[in-house]
Amino acid sequence: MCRCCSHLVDAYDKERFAESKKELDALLYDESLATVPFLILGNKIDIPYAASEDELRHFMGLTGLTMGKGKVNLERPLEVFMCSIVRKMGYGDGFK
Ligand SMILES: Nc1nc2c(ncn2[C@@H]2O[C@H](COP(=O)(O)OP(=O)(O)OP(=O)(O)O)[C@@H](O)[C@H]2O)c(=O)[nH]1
Repeated sequence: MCRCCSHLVDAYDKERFAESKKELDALLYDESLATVPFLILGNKIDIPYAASEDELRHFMGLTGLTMGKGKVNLERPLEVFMCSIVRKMGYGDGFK
């Protein structure tokens, strides 16, 4: 069975980044998930002023932790993908 953890962040709601980071950190530090691939989705990029991918990485404390799309760190596979669920775009590549 394929296991993966996904964490959806509202990229438009910057005031709640800290809360979202706290939730993500709890999962990232959970030993039982230590080798589980993590997909972090930055949602609502159809809204102007939504955070960019770099901003999201920064605020989530992920700068330097992700490998770059297409490269997989087998010890801790983790990547950020920006998406818009209402526009049905972006998340498919992440799950792939
Ligand atoms: N513009 C836009 N709106 C979205 C998108 N995805 C979801 N929404 C809208 O966001 C609203 C609800 O989303 P949230 O408030 O983020 O979800 P929630 O799970 O209720 O919120 P929290 O658990 O409090 O974070 C609904 O009105 C959705 O239509 C998107 O990609 N773009």
